[in-house]
Amino acid sequence: MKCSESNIKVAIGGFGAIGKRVAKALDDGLANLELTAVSAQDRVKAEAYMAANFARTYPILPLGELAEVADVVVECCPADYLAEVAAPVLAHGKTMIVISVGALLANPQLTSLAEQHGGRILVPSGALLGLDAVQSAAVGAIHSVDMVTRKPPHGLNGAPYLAGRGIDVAGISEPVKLFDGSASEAITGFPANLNVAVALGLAGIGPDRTHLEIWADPGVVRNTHTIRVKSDSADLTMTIENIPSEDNPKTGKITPLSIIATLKRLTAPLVIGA
Ligand SMILES: NC(=O)C1=CN([C@@H]2O[C@H](COP(=O)(O)OP(=O)(O)OC[C@H]3O[C@@H](n4cnc5c(N)ncnc54)[C@H](O)[C@@H]3O)[C@@H](O)[C@H]2O)C=CC1
Ligand SMILES: O=C([O-])CC(=O)C(=O)O
Repeated sequence: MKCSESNIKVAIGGFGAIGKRVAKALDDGLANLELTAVSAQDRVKAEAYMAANFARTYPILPLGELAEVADVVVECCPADYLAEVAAPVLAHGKTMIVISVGALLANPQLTSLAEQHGGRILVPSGALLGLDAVQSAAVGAIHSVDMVTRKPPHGLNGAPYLAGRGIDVAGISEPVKLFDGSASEAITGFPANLNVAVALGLAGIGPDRTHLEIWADPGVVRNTHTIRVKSDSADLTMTIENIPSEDNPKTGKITPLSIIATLKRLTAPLVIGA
């Protein structure tokens, strides 16, 4: 794509299902945005992937160095690394796009850093829907937010909540309710599976007051989230059924697309949504 001094420089922290898709969109060309670097755990694999799939290759830097080469850094790595990538970006007053949004709850210092230095944290809708309407309703009074999540049993593999309780959902033949509680409790037990519940909480009445049920359901092939909101301006009922991405079946295909849409909003002359 055309590079110029006025382009917004974008770096991507994490080169998995989400990072590769976002990088590909930037490599193909997004108006006034320029990819300057990526972070990857396996440099050799990442270089081979870029050589085979991209028009250009890009520098591969450690997470903590992305802030030096970008105005906007997109986090799409495991949640444990959020602070490593985000702190230098925010300390330089730059913009962080955060997809492991659940990890913001364990890292409140990041929001403080953004406040102190004029940085910004943008949280895309990710694998969820309706965050625009929930934020609008939250300007008035929201009475309740409830979400029911159904996932194919294999989509919950590796969740500490299951391992800690010795729960094995691999062979179930009927839906099983695994969790009933708040979004903030859920993210500690399902850190790679329920970022969406925290995003909903932050958009609305907070993760502590956002009620969530999680079901392992052998009858679904898509991660399915149904949200019900009651408020003094509107009642909302919304469902999303996410097609799993090929690279990581836990991650809905729409997730990187929501990041690309967020990047486009940075420079678009016409911006839709609250
Ligand atoms: N907000 C939302 O709606 C959603 C959020 N997510 C979250 O997004 C994040 C990324 O998801 P995916 O791309 O599907 O995961 P993934 O596992 O496919 O990719 C993560 C990549 O980060 C790399 N990585 C690990 N440690 C690293 C390090 N120290 N430096 C550089 N790279 C490193 C891994 O090698 C891997 O390639 C996860 O935290 C996931 O839970 C996923 C789906 C929806
Ligand atoms: O794809 C989904 O259903 C949601 C997800 O993984 C997450 O929130 O981390």
